[in-house]
Amino acid sequence: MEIRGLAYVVAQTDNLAEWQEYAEQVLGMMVGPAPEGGLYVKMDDRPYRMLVVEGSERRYVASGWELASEAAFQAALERLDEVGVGYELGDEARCQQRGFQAVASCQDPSGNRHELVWGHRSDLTPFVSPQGVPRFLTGDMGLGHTVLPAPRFEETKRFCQDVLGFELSDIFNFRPAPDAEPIRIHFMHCQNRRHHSLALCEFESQSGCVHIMVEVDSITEVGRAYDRQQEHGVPLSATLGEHLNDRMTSFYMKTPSGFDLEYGCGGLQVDWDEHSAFEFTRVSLWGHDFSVGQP
Ligand SMILES: Cc1ccc(O)c(O)c1CC[C@@H]1C(=O)CC[C@]2(C)C(=O)CC[C@@H]12
Ligand SMILES: [Fe+2]
Repeated sequence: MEIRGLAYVVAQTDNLAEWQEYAEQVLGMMVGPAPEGGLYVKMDDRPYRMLVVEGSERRYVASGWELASEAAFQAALERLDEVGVGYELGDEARCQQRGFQAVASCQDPSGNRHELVWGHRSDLTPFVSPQGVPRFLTGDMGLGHTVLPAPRFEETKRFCQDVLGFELSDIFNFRPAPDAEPIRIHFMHCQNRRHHSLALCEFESQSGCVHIMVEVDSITEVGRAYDRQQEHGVPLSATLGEHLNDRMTSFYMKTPSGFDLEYGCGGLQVDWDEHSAFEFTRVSLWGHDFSVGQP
């Protein structure tokens, strides 16, 4: 499958006004109404990169993966048929809300919802941040990355690689304590230079997502976002730090949908012909104290 990048994510909340304030005041993104209800959260010249819909539970709903063409989309559906994975084609209202020519929705073996889409619709309204964020790094690299729970790790990893076509970037065997059983976290890329667009974690997550990551173009903007997080009393999940594998300098905070958001800069842009997958043994070169987010 020729996935070009993470086109969008869908989140759910029982309080859209709270998400709007978080997106505008803390993330520095633009917010407007979505067709068929919900909020479009805009971070580049596309109409939206995060869709927030209303519902009783606060949770992550789906990841939107972009195929380059109608032919690539059809080939993707044929692949799903071939391996016997069921999917649902979006109706007119769904395509309208997602803003794509076609949407096919399926689930991986851990129950994460993946939407395959092609042909986004855009009037190229420029991104003008309410907080003066110059830009988010999106474009060919997609909106950022998403880290999903995969308690059925083996099958889910196989699904993401053999069906969705992701390739392994590198591996981390996380040990919560020195003598604890390692928890697998596998980082995967698709057809762009972002180090990973998807990572799978071998544990459950109440909200349906471990975190999503968005990237800005300077440490100044990460620092300014950190100030806004402090000012608005948003719960911090990890302190500032620099990851070993993708060299992202970032901090983590809660979103109103219960999963975390990593706000970073400086992520590697990889030439995959030059890359060799490896296992790394430390979360970060410095910082990223996740204990601040523990109850
Ligand atoms: C290890 C790593 C490298 C690059 C990333 O962009 C990235 O998000 C991570 C993984 C962070 C990972 C997490 O998100 C959930 C909490 C985890 C499992 C930890 O407690 C340590 C590593 C954490
Ligand atoms: Fe991350």
